[in-house]
Amino acid sequence: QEIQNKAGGGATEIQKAPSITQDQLNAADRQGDNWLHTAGGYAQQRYYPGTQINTGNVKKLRPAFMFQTEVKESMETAPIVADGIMYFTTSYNHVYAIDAATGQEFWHYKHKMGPITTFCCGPNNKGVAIEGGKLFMGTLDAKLVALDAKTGKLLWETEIADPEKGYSETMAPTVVDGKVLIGTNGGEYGIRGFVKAFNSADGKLLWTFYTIPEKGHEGVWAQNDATGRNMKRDIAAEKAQFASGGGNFYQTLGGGVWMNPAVDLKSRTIFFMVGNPSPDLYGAERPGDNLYTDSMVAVDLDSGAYKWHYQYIAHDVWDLDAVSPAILLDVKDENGKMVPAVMHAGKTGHVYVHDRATGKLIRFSEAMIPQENMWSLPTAQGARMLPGANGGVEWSPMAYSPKTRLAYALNLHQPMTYHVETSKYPGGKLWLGGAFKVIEGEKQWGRLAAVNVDTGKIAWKFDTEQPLIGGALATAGDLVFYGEGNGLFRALDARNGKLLWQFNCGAGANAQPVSYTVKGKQYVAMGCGGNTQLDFKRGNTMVAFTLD
Ligand SMILES: O=C(O)c1cc(C(=O)O)c2c(n1)C(=O)C(=O)c1cc(C(=O)O)[nH]c1-2
Ligand SMILES: [Ca+2]
Repeated sequence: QEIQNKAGGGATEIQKAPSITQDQLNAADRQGDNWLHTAGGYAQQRYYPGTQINTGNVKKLRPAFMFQTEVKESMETAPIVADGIMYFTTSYNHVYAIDAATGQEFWHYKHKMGPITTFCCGPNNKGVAIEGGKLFMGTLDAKLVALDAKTGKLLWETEIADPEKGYSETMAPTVVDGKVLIGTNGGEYGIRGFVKAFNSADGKLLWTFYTIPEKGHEGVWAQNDATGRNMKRDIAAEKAQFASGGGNFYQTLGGGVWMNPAVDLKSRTIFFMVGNPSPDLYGAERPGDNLYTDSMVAVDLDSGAYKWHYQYIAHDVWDLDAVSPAILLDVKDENGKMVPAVMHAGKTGHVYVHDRATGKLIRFSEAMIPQENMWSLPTAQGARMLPGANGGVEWSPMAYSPKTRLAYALNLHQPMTYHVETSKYPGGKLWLGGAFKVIEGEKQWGRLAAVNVDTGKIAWKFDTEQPLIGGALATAGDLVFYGEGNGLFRALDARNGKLLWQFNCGAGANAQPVSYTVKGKQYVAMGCGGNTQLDFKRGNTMVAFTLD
């Protein structure tokens, strides 16, 4: 471990460390000073309740500071802000603590990376969690580290899983009631996915929920997807194969969980998305529904016990992870009654709204982007199907405004062909069982879709030149902030999608915007470092904006 303190000439220390209580974490999304969770609150709405920056004055938004990190690589981080201090991460697990109003650096932590890191889509990290005076981060070599928020010193470190077997961390953890919750990526490496809870005091493991049950992962042999379309499975052949070989491949069936869970404190339930089965495109040796891959899953916060699951795509052979994080909200059900719900935006291009207690699908939205040839099975030569393997909606967290009752989803349109090849488990190495390939010469583009959560109808669309990847932020000032790969960071009118403001950050604005207030002034911050998966221009800057 290495601590650096080189704040432009003189060392500046944090005078008073934040000491964030559980009450503050519980109420984080109802106050405007701090931004304490990467997704704003346990409901993960990415909704900022302050109105100082609004549709009337957003055109006067100007940079307050631009902070440049040492790491010029893909940036997906969602900063958190506690008592005027911003904490954020970069690729390769650096953490920075800076003054959230001035950009002055306090400290810089570099994780001492082990020799083995496996990650499919860039050396990314999506941020830290805070509790008391401690920060928590997952690393590319599958460790969980706890840092002192005042000094950046390492307090403890524990292994989440074996990196040699393809386990790795790109997600931010979530902390609640002394438990650090974290899943794993590795759906492209033949892992067995999980969510684990660690004691925030000492890093001891409290419970593990495996996303692949040892028995029963063959499921109900679903013929249709969540929207009722036939997935062209040869179920008789799958059943015969299951009968002869058994289901003993659960250890390598994938099902990563690589974005934060939502937490319902009342029912003490967490809701998370489970990614694709392994190998991605070659399904012949993993007969069955491959539960709980491509699903939303609800488990008990205190014990990790299973409550329910809902699978969108059984026996996926297109790498269509369920990943964009679950959001808690209330919606009108089929009878017009307001009920507690949980929603997810799929790589399929639909927003799915569920009953929070049972998982029952209340509705799914209109398709937000073009769909074609669903569900064409991959072939050796390549079968065209839209959306491509990045979505629809990638990991990109939606924002939801309880004022407009719209969910804001960043979509990609990336025509691809899906190719399959026979492939044996390579032991912790990349294991796709084929390839998905962008079709040369076909136009790619992006779309921010605003979906009415009570009807599933698209209220408005805002189309962009490039496919969209990164987070959205909605505010009570009726603004939606999001970024593009060309560097444009933009604010739209949340009610109608009108473009109100933009700033070119000079590198891909593909991280996750946040908002906060220091000394009475509201800021909006966005990491601009591009994206590896879509090869958007790399940079190394955290930009914060405020009104003059
Ligand atoms: O199944 C997995 O475990 C997993 C992990 C990740 C990741 O952690 O970056 C991605 C994917 N899958 C994936 O399918 C994908 O399209 C993707 C894009 C990105 C990115 O950072 O932009 N990560 C990932
Ligand atoms: Ca995946």
